[in-house]
Amino acid sequence: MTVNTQPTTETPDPRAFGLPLVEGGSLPAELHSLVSSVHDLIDAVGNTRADTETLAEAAATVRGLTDRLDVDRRQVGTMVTRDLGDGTTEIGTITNIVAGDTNPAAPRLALMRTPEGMRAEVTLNTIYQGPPGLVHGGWIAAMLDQAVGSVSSVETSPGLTARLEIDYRRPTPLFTPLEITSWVERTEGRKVYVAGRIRAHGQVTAEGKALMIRVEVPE
Ligand SMILES: CCCCCCCC(=O)SCCNC(=O)CCNC(=O)[C@H](O)C(C)(C)COP(=O)(O)OP(=O)(O)OC[C@H]1O[C@@H](n2cnc3c(N)ncnc32)[C@H](O)[C@@H]1OP(=O)(O)O
Repeated sequence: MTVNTQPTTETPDPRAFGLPLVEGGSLPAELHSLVSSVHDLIDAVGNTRADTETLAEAAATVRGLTDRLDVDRRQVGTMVTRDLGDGTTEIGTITNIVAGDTNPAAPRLALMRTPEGMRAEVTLNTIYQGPPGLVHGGWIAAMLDQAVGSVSSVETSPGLTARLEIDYRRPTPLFTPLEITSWVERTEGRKVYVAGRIRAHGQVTAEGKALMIRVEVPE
């Protein structure tokens, strides 16, 4: 079992580095609803066989919506707090491609803290398809990268992935609840050795090991 050695309060405040910080709880329900609707839209677009008239009309509608929304953009690097379910929070980029609250292309992996490390459940649709009916290997790596990066950040301090190794044990199916877990194996100074696993129907489909290098924060 991994022992939580450091509280998240030691995470540097991104505002000290000129990055805006948004409280996750302050994001309006209307934004969550829009993100969710666009997530469904991406899946619908990817799979539609609608006639050309409908396609042209949809493209014009979406273009109009894009113009309407694209008037006031967040700063690149905007960070958001996320509740980890045990009274602690983590901070990540708001459009993180795996876990970002406002990223409609993200599966919005909601990792929660456990006594062993972190855990999430997610079910992926065809947006994430590689081989027929299966999750793309790059997405498997991305989800494991997020899971190990997150546990390293929360249990030690934020860092970057220096090395990531994935073993694909079995095909990872779409439309199936996937359990993703991650934990810290050991730390050596700035080096944090982490690992993670994806299971479908209780069977391991992929395993990852990574080396995270903790970011040095200037005094
Ligand atoms: C909550 C948020 C979760 C986010 C999860 C998502 C995580 C990500 O996607 S991060 C993005 C992808 N990663 C990157 O872009 C990182 C790019 N790489 C870099 O910036 C640098 O190489 C970096 C920061 C990792 C290390 O550079 P630097 O700080 O100069 O450290 P450096 O001195 O080279 O290495 C430190 C130690 O790690 C070792 N090390 C570095 N890279 C490797 C490697 N690939 N393999 C093995 N060992 C390595 C070094 O040998 C050194 O060991 P020792 O201290 O024993 O001599």
